[in-house]
Amino acid sequence: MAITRRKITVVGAGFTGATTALMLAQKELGDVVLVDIPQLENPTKGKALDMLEASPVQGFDSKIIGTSSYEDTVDSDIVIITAGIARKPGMSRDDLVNTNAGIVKSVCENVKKYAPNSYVIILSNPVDAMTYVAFEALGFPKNRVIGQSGVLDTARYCTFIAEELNVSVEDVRGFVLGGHGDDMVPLVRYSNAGGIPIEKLIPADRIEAIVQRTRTGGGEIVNLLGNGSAYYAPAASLVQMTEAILKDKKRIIPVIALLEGEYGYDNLFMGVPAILGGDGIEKIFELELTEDEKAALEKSAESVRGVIRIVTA
Ligand SMILES: NC(=O)C1=CN([C@@H]2O[C@H](COP(=O)(O)OP(=O)(O)OC[C@H]3O[C@@H](n4cnc5c(N)ncnc54)[C@H](O)[C@@H]3O)[C@@H](O)[C@H]2O)C=CC1
Ligand SMILES: O=C([O-])CC(=O)C(=O)O
Repeated sequence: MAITRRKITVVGAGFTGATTALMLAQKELGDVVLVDIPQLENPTKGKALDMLEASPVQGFDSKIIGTSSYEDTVDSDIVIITAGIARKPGMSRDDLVNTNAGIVKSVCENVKKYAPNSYVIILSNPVDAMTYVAFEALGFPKNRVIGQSGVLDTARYCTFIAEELNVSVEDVRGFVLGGHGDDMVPLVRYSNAGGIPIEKLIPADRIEAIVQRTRTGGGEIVNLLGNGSAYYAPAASLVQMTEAILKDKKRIIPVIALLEGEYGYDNLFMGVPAILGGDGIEKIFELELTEDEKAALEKSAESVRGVIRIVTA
C-alpha cells in the first residue's frame, strides 16, 4: 500500500491556530486542515490559501486547507485544539473557563465523530481544565489526550536563564511542573546550563526573579500585546509536541496528563514530565520532590482543582 501523508487538524484559525498551521507545514509534518466557525469560513480559507502560496517560495509540499466543515478533518492523525477566547490585560486565564469549556466540548464532539483514532493536543485556556473537559467529551484513552503548557513555560524559563548567563539557549535545560497558572513550579534543582546546575551559576535572588518572571510569562506578553495573548512560542510548542508524536521521537517533555496516583494526585490533569512518542503520552516520570517543592506543587494543584470544580459544577 502506498505511504500517505499524515493529516493534522488545527481547530481555531486565530493567532495561535494560524501560526501553528504555518509552522507545521513549513516543517512538512503533514497536510494541515485549519478549522474555524462557519461565520469565519472565508477568512479561514483565505489564511490557508495565503499560507499555501508561501510554499513555492519556502519549498514545502504540505497542503493547507481552511474550512468550517469537520468532514474535511476525517481520519486526522493529530488534532490540535486552539479554539476559544483569549484573555486581555487584567484577566486571568481562569476567567475564560465557562466560554471555552462550551467551545472545547463542542469541538471534541466533532473530533470524536470524525477522527476517533487521533491524538488530541489541547491549547485552549485554562488549559489544565480544558484538557479535562476534552478527555471527558472525547472518551479517548488518557495517552491520546494531551495538554500543552510545559513546553511553553519551560521555553520561557530557559530563555530567561540563557539571557541571564549570556549563553546559548541550546545548552539550557530545565522544566516546569504543575498547572499553567501563576503558581506553576519551575524546578530549579533540575535545571542546568551545559550540565552545570544553575544554582552554581546564578545567585539565588536572580534565580528567584527568573522563576517569578516565568510564572507570569503569559501575562507579560498579554500586557505588551494589549489585545490578545502569546502565539509564536505557543505555536512552536504545539509543533514540537506534534513532531514528537508523528516521528515517534520519545521526547522527554512536560505535558498536561491525567494523573492517576503520580505525585500523589488522582483524577487530576496537570503538567508533568513525560515521554511523548508515537503512542502519545507513553510514560510519566515521577521525581522526588523536596517538602518546599511538594508544597508549591500542591498550591498549583489546588488552583487547577478549583477551575475543574467550576466546569464540573
Ligand atoms: N496553553 C497555552 O499555553 C496557551 C493557550 N492559549 C489559549 O489558546 C486559545 C486561542 O488563543 P488565540 O489563538 O490567541 O485566540 P484567537 O482569538 O486569535 O483565536 C481563537 C479562534 O478560535 C475560534 N473559535 C471559537 N469557537 C470555535 C469553535 N467552536 N470551533 C472552531 N473555532 C472556534 C475563533 O473564531 C478564533 O478564530 C485561547 O484560549 C488562549 O488563552 C494561548 C497561548 C498559550
Ligand atoms: O497567557 C495567556 O493567556 C496565554 C497563555 O497561556 C500563555 O501565553 O502562557
